[in-house]
Amino acid sequence: MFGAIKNRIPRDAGERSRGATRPIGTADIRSEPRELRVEALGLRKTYTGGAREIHALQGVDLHVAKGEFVGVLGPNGAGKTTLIECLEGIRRPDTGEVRILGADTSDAGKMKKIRGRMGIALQHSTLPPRLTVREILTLQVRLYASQVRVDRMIDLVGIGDKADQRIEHLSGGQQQRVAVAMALMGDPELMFLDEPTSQLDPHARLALWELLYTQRDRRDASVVITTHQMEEAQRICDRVVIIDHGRVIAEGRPKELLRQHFTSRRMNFMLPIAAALDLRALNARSEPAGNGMKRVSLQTERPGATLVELAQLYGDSMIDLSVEEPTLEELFVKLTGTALQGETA
Ligand SMILES: Nc1ncnc2c1ncn2[C@@H]1O[C@H](COP(=O)(O)OP(=O)(O)OP(=O)(O)O)[C@@H](O)[C@H]1O
Repeated sequence: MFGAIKNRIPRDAGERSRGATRPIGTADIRSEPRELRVEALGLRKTYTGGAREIHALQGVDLHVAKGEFVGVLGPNGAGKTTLIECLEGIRRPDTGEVRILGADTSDAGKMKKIRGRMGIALQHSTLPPRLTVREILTLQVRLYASQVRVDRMIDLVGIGDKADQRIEHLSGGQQQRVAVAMALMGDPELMFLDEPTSQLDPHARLALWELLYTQRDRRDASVVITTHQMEEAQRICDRVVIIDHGRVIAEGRPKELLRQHFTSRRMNFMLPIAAALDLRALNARSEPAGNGMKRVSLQTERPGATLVELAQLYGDSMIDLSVEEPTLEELFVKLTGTALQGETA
């Protein structure tokens, strides 16, 4: 696991967000009072050379403010890696502009100047297999002329016992931690992390988010991550940008997005089989649940009022009441008609 860090992750990070939900646009950028660390407009990228052209990005706009934690979500092949690589400046879009930390990513001179202020963890680890963890991070410290201590960082990412192991002898998850450590070595103001938790166990994931929150709080760092893990993003990101087939299909704070798209809530509870129930009036369905009980499920636009009504009708006999909150996963299905697990064609 990552080093011991106090658990501070809020149940819904969007609650304490400094992020906004308005869509990007040139006018918005100009009138935006907060410092923008990432400004991308009209990004298009088409891969050619194979049997067919692949339109990986089809006009994506994205902005990230100082201190904001933004999650780029979408299914396999949606264009997340292409997008984050364009934002990092390591891939050129066919059209569109990207500015990070005020530098145009097509300007090599300006990019060189800001390199030390950003940290990148690529999706597919390209770490030199024969170097040890300590050697790689020491190299990184020199490159960034950083004050961060190598041993402390190795401990923070929870691989203190692997410091003198070669990369080739580490598991996928351990290599992922080294990649994150490399991104943090320069004490960055802006971090790009492509699927940083895909090979981590739940405990290590939590510790990684803690580490990123610490960096955010200490440096007002902005963080851009890509992930398939909608549930995780819902909890940890100030703002999510959901992409599909190279287009942004939804953007905003998780809670606000869900509020906008889902006006009703599902309520579930159990009643004795014998209890009279007007299914149509309640917009409910029921099924036997064993032990003389039936499971009732209903959809309501007014959960508070419905709860009062139910308490009046069945107060004595109703048990196991729960109200389901909608999820980003459900939002994705609603917007695209497909489950997130499916590949983008
Ligand atoms: N170098 C490349 N050459 C040709 N096609 C590519 C290249 N890189 C990506 N693609 C294609 O572009 C599309 C978007 O790929 P990308 O890796 O950006 O998606 P992704 O959302 O990051 O997917 P995943 O979640 O699987 O990592 C996919 O159809 C992919 O096959």
